[in-house]
Amino acid sequence: MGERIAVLGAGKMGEALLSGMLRAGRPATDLVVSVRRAERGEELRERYGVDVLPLADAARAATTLILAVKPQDMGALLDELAPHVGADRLVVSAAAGIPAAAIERRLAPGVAVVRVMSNTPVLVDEAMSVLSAGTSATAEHLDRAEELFAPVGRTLRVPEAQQDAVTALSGSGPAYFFYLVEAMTDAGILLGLPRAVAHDLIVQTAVGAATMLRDSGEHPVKLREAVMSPAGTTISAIRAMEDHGVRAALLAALEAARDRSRELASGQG
Ligand SMILES: NC(=O)C1=CN([C@@H]2O[C@H](COP(=O)(O)OP(=O)(O)OC[C@H]3O[C@@H](n4cnc5c(N)ncnc54)[C@H](O)[C@@H]3O)[C@@H](O)[C@H]2O)C=CC1
Ligand SMILES: O=C(O)[C@@H]1CCC=N1
Repeated sequence: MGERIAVLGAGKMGEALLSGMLRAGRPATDLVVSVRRAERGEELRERYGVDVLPLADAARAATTLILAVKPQDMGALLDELAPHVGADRLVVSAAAGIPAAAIERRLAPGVAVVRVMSNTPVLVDEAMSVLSAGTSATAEHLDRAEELFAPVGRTLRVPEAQQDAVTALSGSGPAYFFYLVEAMTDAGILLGLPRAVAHDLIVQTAVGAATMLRDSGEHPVKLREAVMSPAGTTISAIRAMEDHGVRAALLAALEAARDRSRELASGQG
């Protein structure tokens, strides 16, 4: 059997991965999807030309299974899936919080599990996808899992113990930047700019700053220092941020996200 990939659960992440694999040149005939609602299945079949199959059939048809359901739905998915997953399958979990061992326990002994934390920039081929091997996954399994994510952005391997922190940083990270853009656009309104102008200024500034961060190789402090003139505007803003505890708020926020990822380990709540 050639490499056929099943995406089990095709919501935001599942569909983003599916579209990314197709953009990367994988033929639609190599991809299978399983969803809960028939209309959603029809939509995906029409949009991408992929096969939409019941869970058991998808699991039997594919060599690699990508689990892209919410952590809270993972238990039910694995219960339904387990009888159809042979020991030769590679299972790639995209779920936050769920340890690879929790998935291994519910599947046949020896099934290879790789845990991946990606993020929504999959949609624009700028994802950060971070992989960890479960106990039965070999280097070859990690390579295979990495090949799925490499075309849609950067990949990195970490020990699984770091995955809750990774989830807090890069998994949830896009939302923090969107939130900042929203808040800075509001600030533009406060300063009297039309919303559309404020939005465009902030988005282009975010793109410019992100590109400098990625391409210059400079430390962010150096980049910030180059913006801050003595007794100028920027240091006035930075002092206000320090007064309002923005740095402390970020430390607390990411700690909260990490803790929530740990709580999701049980797949409940
Ligand atoms: N949205 C994000 O930014 C990120 C999400 N993740 C993880 O990806 C996973 C999916 O998240 P989203 O796509 O945001 O959620 P979502 O709610 O958009 O998608 C989940 C999909 O799974 C389907 N589903 C549930 N049980 C199913 C079953 N038994 N069989 C078939 N389909 C089933 C649901 O109908 C839904 O369409 C989660 O575990 C989340 O932690 C990871 C990184 C980023
Ligand atoms: O908010 C969440 O739980 C998921 C995991 C990382 C990003 N979104």
